[in-house]
Amino acid sequence: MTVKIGLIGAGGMGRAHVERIEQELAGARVVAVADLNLDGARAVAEPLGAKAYGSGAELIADPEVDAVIIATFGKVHAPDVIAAVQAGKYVLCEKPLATTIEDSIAILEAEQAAGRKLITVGFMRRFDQGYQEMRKALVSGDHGYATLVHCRHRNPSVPENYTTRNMIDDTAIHEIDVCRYLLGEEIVKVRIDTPRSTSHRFEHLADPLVLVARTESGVLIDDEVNVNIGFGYSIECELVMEQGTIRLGDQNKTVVRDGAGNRNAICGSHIDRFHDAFNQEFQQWIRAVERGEHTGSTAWDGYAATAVVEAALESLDNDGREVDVTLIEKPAFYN
Ligand SMILES: NC(=O)C1=CN([C@@H]2O[C@H](COP(=O)(O)OP(=O)(O)OC[C@H]3O[C@@H](n4cnc5c(N)ncnc54)[C@H](O)[C@@H]3O)[C@@H](O)[C@H]2O)C=CC1
Ligand SMILES: O=C1[C@@H](O)[C@H](O)[C@@H](O)[C@H](O)[C@H]1O
Repeated sequence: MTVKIGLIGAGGMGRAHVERIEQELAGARVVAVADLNLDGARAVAEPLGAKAYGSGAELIADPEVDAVIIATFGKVHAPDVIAAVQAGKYVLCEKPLATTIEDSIAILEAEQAAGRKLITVGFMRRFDQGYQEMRKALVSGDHGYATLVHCRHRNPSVPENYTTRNMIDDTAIHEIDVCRYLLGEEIVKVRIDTPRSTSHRFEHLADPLVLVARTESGVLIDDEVNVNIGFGYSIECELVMEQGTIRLGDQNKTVVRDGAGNRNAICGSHIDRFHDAFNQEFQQWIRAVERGEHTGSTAWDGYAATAVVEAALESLDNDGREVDVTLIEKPAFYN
């Protein structure tokens, strides 16, 4: 079977996902593209011989579309996710699942009403080999349990319309999810520390900042979010265990050794750094859709991440005071 995919949102990520489906992955083709900017949808659809729509609703209603990818802005994800689920279609929604608790809960309710897990959230780091090996090493128990997680999320630069809030809801949300994935538990408290800002930033940004979180069992997570670091796209993670540490490996597999020393190249963007993870995420999703099964992170993961983001934003608005993360009771559906 070839899974017939509809893409909503023909921007940077949407186009990158079309390219991987058409050129690198097996088992699917893109049959429809929707964007509020209809010309943008046409530009992506026409070379594929796909249909173009001006809204997600039209695309979801197209009977030829088996499954939906949503790559629009986070704050407009919810209506399309809910419509796809109500139409009984699998949906892979880019992070964040939603930007408010209310929207996230409406999504959880719609999926439970549909009676089966149809939603995957685009937390692609769960498919990165390095993070997967870290999790395996942690779960083995060989080094005892984790006490601390040190994370660094460094981007070369950001555009002027990117805000300090985006450092949390757009950027740190990846560590929020991947720490939940690694540790297998919820984050219960969070605060935002704001050190001296870099001069290499737009004036309105508090860059860098540090998100400090605590999990149910007391593991302390610190995440340095530093979005004008200049030299490249650099993601680091270290689990401090009772007896040893487990560290995410270097991004590149080749080391150059010469008169200048030992070095490896630094990636330039998330597309580059997580190329293999994105491909794994989408290939496994396509195979799962074929089998009629769910894969990857669930709508609950999307909701829990949004709840931590909301508490972190409250901390940011309140001089960095620690804020409790309050979750609804987890429905048995998501166990
Ligand atoms: N997993 C990752 O590492 C990354 C994920 N993302 C996520 O991907 C999503 C898209 O981001 P980008 O592609 O960078 O944004 P973008 O701005 O390049 O593209 C968004 C597109 O969605 C369209 N759009 C907006 N609202 C719409 C609606 N209601 N219906 C139909 N089309 C609509 C816009 O016209 C635009 O073409 C976001 O959720 C973002 O957080 C973005 C970058 C990396
Ligand atoms: O999701 C992403 C972007 O939206 C975000 O703006 C970047 O900071 C992240 O590194 C990238 O993975």
